[in-house]
Amino acid sequence: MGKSLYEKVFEYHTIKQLPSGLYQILVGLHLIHEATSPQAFSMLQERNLNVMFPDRTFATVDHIIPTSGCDRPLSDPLAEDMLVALEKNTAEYGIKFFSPNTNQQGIIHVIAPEKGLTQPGMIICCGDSHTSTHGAFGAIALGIGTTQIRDVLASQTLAMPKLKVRRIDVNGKLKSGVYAKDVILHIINHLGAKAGVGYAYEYGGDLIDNLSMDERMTICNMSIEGGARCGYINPDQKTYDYLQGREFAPQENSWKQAIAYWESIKSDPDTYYDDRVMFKAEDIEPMVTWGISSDQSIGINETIPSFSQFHESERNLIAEAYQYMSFQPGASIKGTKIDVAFIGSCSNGRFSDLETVAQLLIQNRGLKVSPHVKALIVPGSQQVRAEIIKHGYDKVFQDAGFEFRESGCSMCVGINPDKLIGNQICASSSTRNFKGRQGSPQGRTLLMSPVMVAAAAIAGELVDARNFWKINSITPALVGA
Ligand SMILES: CC(C)[C@H](C(=O)O)[C@@H](O)C(=O)O
Ligand code: SF4
Repeated sequence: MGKSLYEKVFEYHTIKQLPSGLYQILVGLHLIHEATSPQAFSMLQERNLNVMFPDRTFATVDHIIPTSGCDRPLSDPLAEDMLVALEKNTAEYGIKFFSPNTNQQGIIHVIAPEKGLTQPGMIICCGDSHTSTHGAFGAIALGIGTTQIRDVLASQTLAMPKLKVRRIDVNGKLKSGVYAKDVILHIINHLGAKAGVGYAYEYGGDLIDNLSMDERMTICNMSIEGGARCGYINPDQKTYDYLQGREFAPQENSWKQAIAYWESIKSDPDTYYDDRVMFKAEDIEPMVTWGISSDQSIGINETIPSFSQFHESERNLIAEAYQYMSFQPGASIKGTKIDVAFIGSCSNGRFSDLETVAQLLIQNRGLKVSPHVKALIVPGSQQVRAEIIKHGYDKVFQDAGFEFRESGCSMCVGINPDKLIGNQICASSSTRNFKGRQGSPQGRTLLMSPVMVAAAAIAGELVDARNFWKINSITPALVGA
């Protein structure tokens, strides 16, 4: 029996099995941000420990940063403290910090691939659950907690159990107007938000092979929302083409050697998987979450599911979801009035996501954000922002009534000034629809693709984006091309 990429990479990086039964794993790349690292550094200092490999550790500020400009001190004193701590810690230990002044800042999961830091066959860690994004490159990318950040800073190693591997195949062609975000929401809806516990998800099949790197990142990004510890896609020529020439990617002399390693860690054709599931791309519709968990989603033309459709064990959460969202079972999701529209996040804040929306707005010139909707477009990094401006798309967004902001996590998470108010409903391209996620304890989040968010922003309510744009020549193949 052959081995999966997960098994090979895990074995290459295992130092030893610990008495606890866990394995001590060597970490190749450690990413840090302001929200989860300050306490880890304090723990390091209490023990008088040093950072073992500062040149394998990279930092940015993303969660707390205001997207209307970064005047210091930040108006929120807690946010300012976090930023000061990150500045101090990175300076003291000699860690590279992509601060807003460098024009290289952004959401950590957007900038690391952009800079070629994320590479196949690596163990990548970050004190952030959406670290799974980096799996798109064939890396084993793990979100870790604060004590583990301390461990990785001090020893460049991590203690973890060996995971099972579930192979998820998606074959066929997506219908026009269906995107990577819909694919992953569909997968999570079918398998459940907790189905991945104890698993690494390996995505494959011809649909996945045909996706761009940006789209693959959207898929892997949400693995954690399906309960998986990480998600990955075997590297291929597309992966190598994306990486070649990027600042931290292997350069000329070592490039060939790197490719040989990357090819060697791919899952073998006769790999044994602990579980296998298959999906047909043609079955996937533009998806919208209607509840408070990532698996509570439906196709845009479907109705809110009734109580009886769920297993008894799920019914408490379902009742809670109806109540929190004020949705009635049997009601149509289409036509739901929205107050806010948010396009961005590490799930869908990359250049191709924003470009797709810009292209639709250009083709459908004259359409404007509905007067009762506040609509934000937030690039995932300063580099994405610069690219958007270079193409003149910032003007396109602004002319259509969208606010085009500075990069950051923004409204994906309510710990910066971009927050919902009261029980506002937000059409959002972000990662989570938990209660209170977007900064208001009663705020309501409906997750969907950026194209669906843009259509909702203009219509003022949820629509099937496929029939909304008068001219729609954007096909999934163009996204990220
Ligand atoms: C703040 C951080 C720890 C958190 C995470 O772990 O994912 C955030 O990024 C999120 O998306 O909820
Ligand atoms: S964009 Fe959202 S999901 Fe991604 S790291 Fe920031 S808060 Fe977490």
